[in-house]
Amino acid sequence: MEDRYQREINYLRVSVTDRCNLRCHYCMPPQGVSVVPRKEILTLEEIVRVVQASTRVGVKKVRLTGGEPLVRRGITGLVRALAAIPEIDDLALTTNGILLAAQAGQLKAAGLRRVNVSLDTLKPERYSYITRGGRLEAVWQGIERSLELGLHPVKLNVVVVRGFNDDEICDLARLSLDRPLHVRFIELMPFGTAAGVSREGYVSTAEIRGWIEEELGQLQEVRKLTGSGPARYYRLAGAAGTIGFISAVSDHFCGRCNRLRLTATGALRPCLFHEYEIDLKGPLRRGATLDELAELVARAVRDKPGQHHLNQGQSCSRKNMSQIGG
Ligand SMILES: Nc1nc2c(ncn2[C@@H]2O[C@H](COP(=O)(O)OP(=O)(O)OP(=O)(O)O)[C@@H](O)[C@H]2O)c(=O)[nH]1
Ligand SMILES: C[S@@+](CC[C@H](N)C(=O)[O-])C[C@H]1O[C@@H](n2cnc3c(N)ncnc32)[C@H](O)[C@@H]1O
Ligand code: SF4
Ligand code: SF4
Repeated sequence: MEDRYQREINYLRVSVTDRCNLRCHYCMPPQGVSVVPRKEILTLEEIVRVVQASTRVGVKKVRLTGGEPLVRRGITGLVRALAAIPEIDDLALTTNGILLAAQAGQLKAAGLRRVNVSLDTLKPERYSYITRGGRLEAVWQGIERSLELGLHPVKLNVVVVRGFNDDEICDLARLSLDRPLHVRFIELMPFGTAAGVSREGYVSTAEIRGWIEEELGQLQEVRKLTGSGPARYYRLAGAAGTIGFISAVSDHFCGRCNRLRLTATGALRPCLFHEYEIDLKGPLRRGATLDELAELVARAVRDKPGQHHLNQGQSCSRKNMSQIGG
């Protein structure tokens, strides 16, 4: 369905949990965010119902995220149920990769098409620092397993933070040379916990791209790579994979935004940077029909804001990515 800015909204990002097994500095405070009581979180059946309803207003692509989606019990069953909805033609997952090696086989068998894995550094001690305790080796095992299983395209998400991983940009970009890995550099966004870090830590796409081209040569634009998100893709000469840029701050992609978010607590959020949400959990638990739920999804599409205004002084989102469904 089209919104009032003539954007086709066909992508639903579903946060299946607000919990996480890591505590990345730019995403969560050390103690984690306050844990929502379990009964406030949508059940897997409720999530399936919302996705079914959203297909009635044109949703075709679903991404499971969080928090960390692989800590949610029953995630494989959820994937199986969503893969069985005929209107859904792309079912993907964004994960920190820690539990991926163990679960990738069953997820693939259940119908998961592909994975995006977050990886900000190639140095084990640094990884442990930024994630407050994560083990890089486990993430690599997850990436290798995903490649073996053909969860293609396997994309890597690198949030670039000045003074933390800006010295590794070219090494990370080189990962795209020999294998079909799609390395995406993401501009740091000023969310709750990241609001402080983002002032000094933010690096623009232009700067990142400059470093890569200076050391590794010209990037050629790639027209199409499976996906529904905001990245623009390029290739280094002769590379098996690609390099992508997600320029959320410097060159926002709101004009081609195609998505809604479903938070773990059952709210539909039309825009990442606007606090406005429509509650679906109440109606779900009062027995709303699929048509009634679809009407609420349509309202979220109609009410979708045109863009964020971070560059014109819009204040940061008070919530963290993990709470909204990053
Ligand atoms: N500002 C903004 N940033 C977004 C939005 N959606 C995704 N992002 C950013 O893009 C990053 C990568 O998102 P992913 O979860 O990997 O998914 P994607 O890039 O949409 O997925 P595909 O292109 O379908 O592979 C997120 O971590 C955010 O930093 C959005 O709606 N607005
Ligand atoms: C919130 S996480 C949820 C899924 C999973 N836990 C993971 O880390 O991939 C989704 C993505 O959001 C990104 N992210 C978190 N905080 C961010 C911020 N302040 N700016 C830009 N990206 C951010 C993460 O790096 C990750 O790639
Ligand atoms: S970025 Fe992902 S892995 Fe890191 S704390 Fe946030 S939700 Fe957890
Ligand atoms: S900031 Fe809002 S309108 Fe812009 S791309 Fe993100 S969700 Fe879409």
